[in-house]
Amino acid sequence: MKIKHICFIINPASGKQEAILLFINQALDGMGIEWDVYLTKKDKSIAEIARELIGKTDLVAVYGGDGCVTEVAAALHGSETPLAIIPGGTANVMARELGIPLDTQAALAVLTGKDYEMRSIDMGLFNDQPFLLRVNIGIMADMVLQADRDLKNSVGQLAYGITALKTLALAEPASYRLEIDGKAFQESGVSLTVTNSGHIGIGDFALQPGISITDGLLDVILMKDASLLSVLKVASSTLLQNKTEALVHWQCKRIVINMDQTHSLICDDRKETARQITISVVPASIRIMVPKLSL
Ligand SMILES: Nc1ncnc2c1ncn2[C@@H]1O[C@H](COP(=O)(O)OP(=O)(O)OP(=O)(O)O)[C@@H](O)[C@H]1O
Repeated sequence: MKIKHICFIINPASGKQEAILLFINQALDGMGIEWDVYLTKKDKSIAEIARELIGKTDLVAVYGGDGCVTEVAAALHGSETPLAIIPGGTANVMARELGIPLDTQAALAVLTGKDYEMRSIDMGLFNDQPFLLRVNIGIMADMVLQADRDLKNSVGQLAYGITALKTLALAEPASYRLEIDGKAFQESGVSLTVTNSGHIGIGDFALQPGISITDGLLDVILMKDASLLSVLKVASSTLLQNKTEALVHWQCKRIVINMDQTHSLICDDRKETARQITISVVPASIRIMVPKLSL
């Protein structure tokens, strides 16, 4: 399908500082593509605007970090209106996952070129709310919760490393009653992640090998303890992309998590609190524009 109209949703405060409107204007000049721009606002959801765009444009293109991308994806979930990602954030996990160029002008060139395809990507439901990337409980959630905007603006991705060191030092295991595709498990751990996407936003590294955003499955990863040895094992398995006994890894379509008390957690970029959660996968529930052969 020829793209004739694009709606850009731009976070003017995201990680990169560059002349995005100039880049868009240059990329689309003479291409016969009409375009409109919507700006995000601090602490205000863009979901309603994104939902109103369904069926009214050929493509919704988000320039921002994973916070904006996941919010717009959740709004478009289940529709035929495709999403494009122009990575403008700090970690850009989703762009890395999908092989979308991290350079802004190169990502815009995907929109205007011929070498793209619309890939159908899985999403998850967290207690019926759609999410794109993952749900984190425990130290991974604390790390994201503490890496605030000011820290990310001043030191970029190092913000996550700094807060990781702080949260590891304070890590206490929690107990989890899990029901994974109907099978019961009693576990304890310092971090529980239910993920749709493998990438962690650092280079091309994935959390664990074998995680796919198009396999119709969620990956559940439990880190049992935060001892120095376990942390080193996890770091080395991420670097070498092999399995480690420091992590327990399941794949499933649905998981119910029961906790002894209410916990803070992160679902994509949203902060939540919960004691019982049901998470399920919705296979092929959003179409994303990607460079050909990127998955
Ligand atoms: N106009 C704005 N001014 C200030 N902050 C904004 C504005 N629009 C959105 N935000 C804030 O930006 C955050 C989302 O940022 P986004 O995910 O795009 O980038 P990021 O944080 O750099 O990326 P990453 O998640 O990859 O680290 C939200 O906290 C939102 O409130």
